Amino acid sequence: MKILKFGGSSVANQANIKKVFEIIQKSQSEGDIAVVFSAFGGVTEVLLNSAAAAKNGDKSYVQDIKILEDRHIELVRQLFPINLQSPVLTYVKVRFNELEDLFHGIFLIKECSPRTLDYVASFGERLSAFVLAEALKVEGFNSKYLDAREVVRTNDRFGNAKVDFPATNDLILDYFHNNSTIQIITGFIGSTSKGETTTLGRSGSDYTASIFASALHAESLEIWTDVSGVMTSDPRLVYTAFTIPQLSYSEAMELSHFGAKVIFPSTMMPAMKKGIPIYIKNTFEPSNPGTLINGDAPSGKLIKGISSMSDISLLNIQGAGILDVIDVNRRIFSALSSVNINVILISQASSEQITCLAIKSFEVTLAKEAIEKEFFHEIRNGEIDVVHVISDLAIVAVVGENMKQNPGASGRMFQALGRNNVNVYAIAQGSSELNISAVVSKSDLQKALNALHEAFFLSDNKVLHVFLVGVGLIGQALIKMIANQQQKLQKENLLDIQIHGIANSRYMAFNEDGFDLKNCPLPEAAEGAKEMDLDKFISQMESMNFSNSVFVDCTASQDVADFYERILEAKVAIVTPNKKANSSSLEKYKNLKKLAGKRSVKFLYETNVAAGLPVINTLQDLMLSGDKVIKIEAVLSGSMNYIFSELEKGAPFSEVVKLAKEKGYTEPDPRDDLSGMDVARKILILGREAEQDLHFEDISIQSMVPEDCVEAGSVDEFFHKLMGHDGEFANLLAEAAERGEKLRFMATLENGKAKVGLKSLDNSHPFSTLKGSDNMILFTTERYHDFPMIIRGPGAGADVTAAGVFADVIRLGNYTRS
Ligand SMILES: NC(=O)C1=CN([C@@H]2O[C@H](COP(=O)(O)OP(=O)(O)OC[C@H]3O[C@@H](n4cnc5c(N)ncnc54)[C@H](OP(=O)(O)O)[C@@H]3O)[C@@H](O)[C@H]2O)C=CC1
Ligand SMILES: N[C@@H](CC=O)C(=O)O
Repeated sequence: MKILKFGGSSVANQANIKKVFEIIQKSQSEGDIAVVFSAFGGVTEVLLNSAAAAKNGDKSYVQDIKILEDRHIELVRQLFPINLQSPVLTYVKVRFNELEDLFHGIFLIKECSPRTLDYVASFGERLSAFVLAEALKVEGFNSKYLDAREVVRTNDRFGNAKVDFPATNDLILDYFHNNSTIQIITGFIGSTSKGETTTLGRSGSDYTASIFASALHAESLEIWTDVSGVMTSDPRLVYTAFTIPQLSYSEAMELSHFGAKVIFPSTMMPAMKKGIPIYIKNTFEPSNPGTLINGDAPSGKLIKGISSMSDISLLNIQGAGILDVIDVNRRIFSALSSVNINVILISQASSEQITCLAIKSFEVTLAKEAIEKEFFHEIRNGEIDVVHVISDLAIVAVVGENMKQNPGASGRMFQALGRNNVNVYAIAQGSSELNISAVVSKSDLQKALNALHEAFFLSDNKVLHVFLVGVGLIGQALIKMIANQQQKLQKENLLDIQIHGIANSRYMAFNEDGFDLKNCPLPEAAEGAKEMDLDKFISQMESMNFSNSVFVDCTASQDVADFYERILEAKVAIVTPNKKANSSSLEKYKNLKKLAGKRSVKFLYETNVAAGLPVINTLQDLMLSGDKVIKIEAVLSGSMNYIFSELEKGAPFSEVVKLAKEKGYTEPDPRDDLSGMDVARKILILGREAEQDLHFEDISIQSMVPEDCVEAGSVDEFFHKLMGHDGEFANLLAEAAERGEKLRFMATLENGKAKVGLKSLDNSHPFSTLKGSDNMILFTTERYHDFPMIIRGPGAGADVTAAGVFADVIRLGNYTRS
């Protein structure tokens, strides 16, 4: 015998009921079955609300009950051929007449006792089970309606009645003896020995099914619902959650205690005591195996699931004199029990000076009052401080039998939370090692769940959540690159890069699920685009609160760089080609590095110097391995090298500068390049990376921007004015050529002093061979003393720069793997 139970959503309408009948058909062809039904979806709620309305003298119940009656009548019309409708319609009408009288009585006396309320609620299951039993007959099943009140015997604790198992088991066995029909049983209800109707509390229909499974020694119990089993975490908060194939009874109970709503712990008890396997299956996807709950805990992952509970408050009872107070914990618990408050989690320091309790937030005021009343004298004498409340919290719990005797679970849990900047307020783990719970801020709940889910289930698989400011040349090239590589990275590198925020100087837009990168809009064209406000952009990024968030700055803006401290403080990594932060004050440069270290978050800027060439990483490796930089000589500007090498072909200076801009080599304002400022920033950054305390003032800079061009109000005006100087630059070039030399814009750093400017170089000089946007960096160090280390290649342009930024982002994926 198998017991099948279908919840309200499974029988909410005719289409769903059709699916339920197909499942019953299949199960029945495999062996004996009995079926438990809940009320049609939403019916119990209407009944209870209507009773409350009637009690309050609100006549709206009349209309609501009429709608309910019409819904039942309509279902009968849909399920039965016209000639077979009459007896079923009569049953329905009689029940609603009774209900009408009942509600009228409640309305008149303005009273509705728990006993009456149970009777009212019972109509839901009585109607659904009767109609469905009759409808199954029409479909050719040998079905029979069973009002569970006949066999489920309970005490008279109305609303949450306790089952008298010996009596109930006898009655069920007796009823089923020699009964070959398919029993269609009302869930949720029972009756006292005096024949009063009772209900079995929360998830009562599951409980009914479990009671019958136990009494009949069923081979299995199937709970059919609208989800495919118990998930590894709440799928509304963790998009990567998946169905757990198998759980032990204890694991299922722990998970459901902390919020997995699929099954309610106490309903499992009768089946569990008999070792009956419970399947959680999806009515709307019957082929999905769902979750099997039984006595086994197969080995595999360290944990089975992560559940959570929000709207939690902590009550801290502490005080220097608490050790002298006798019987503290018993008194706390009896004070709370006297006001019916359930403690969800308790944590006590071994010093015994603090006891910390987690309870539902709506009960916190009452709980505080009860405890303060209990310890009135101790508080007055200063032995106990005033009870301290922390609100707006949530609990996350990792659950799994494999944690027993298996070190590492708590380490992995708290490492994942810490790495994602999730503060933990309290911790609890029982000696059963089945559950480790942590109390966190409610605003961190989603991030905490995702971080834990990734750490325990997807530790080979990482999601990086990118927020991109600056969608110009480099930003757009980066989006395209990520879009082209997204699938490959997911598949082969188990790295999923999603962009959730995009902005330029004018607009910003967000997408919780991540933008479709193949068709990623510009910020101004994105759905829900808003006027750009950096502070709000960062606040939104913080409030989306993803684990592994990355802020990518593809602007050249100082304003954006000024937010880096706040971003790192929020434990969001930064990747940027923008040189402004690292080339500002030495103090800021050092502080950013320190902050990143302190918050264990990465700040990566390989593209600050020579675009995608591996310059910064190489220099950092040299320094980490104990080398010392003696001298740096370099061509660090792709645009300047392009300009002076192209000039050799005879084109006018202003035209070549324009071409350099069109090719994407220059800064947004090319004067940043021509003035030597961009190169100065780069040599400054290299000096600092070489552990030299270099300031901007230590650099002598030769500018190539003619005086009148400095004043130009716009880039267009600058180009216009620059044409007037083409002759001067042609002369410079001709003079160098006469000497058999070439012009290159160079930077050198030696003895703590840097120089940036135009040099006329012998044709045999390595820099004279540079073409196009090439950069070349020569590091003379203690180890590379006789022959310098040389890095050479294109040092500007959209693709090489975006690729460098992309590589930093990918690097982050590797750093964040646990
Ligand atoms: N080009 C190259 O070869 C290399 C460039 N880099 C660096 O890359 C960065 C980007 O360069 P590039 O893409 O060429 O520049 P672009 O001018 O093409 O793009 C800059 C982007 O930043 C946006 N922006 C500017 N100020 C702000 C602000 N305050 N808030 C938000 N967004 C802002 C702009 O918005 P809007 O469109 O509204 O103005 C635009 O979207 C620069 O720091 C540059 O030095 C580094 C190495 C090589
Ligand atoms: N404008 C820069 C590009 C990157 O920093 C250059 O010309 O090298």
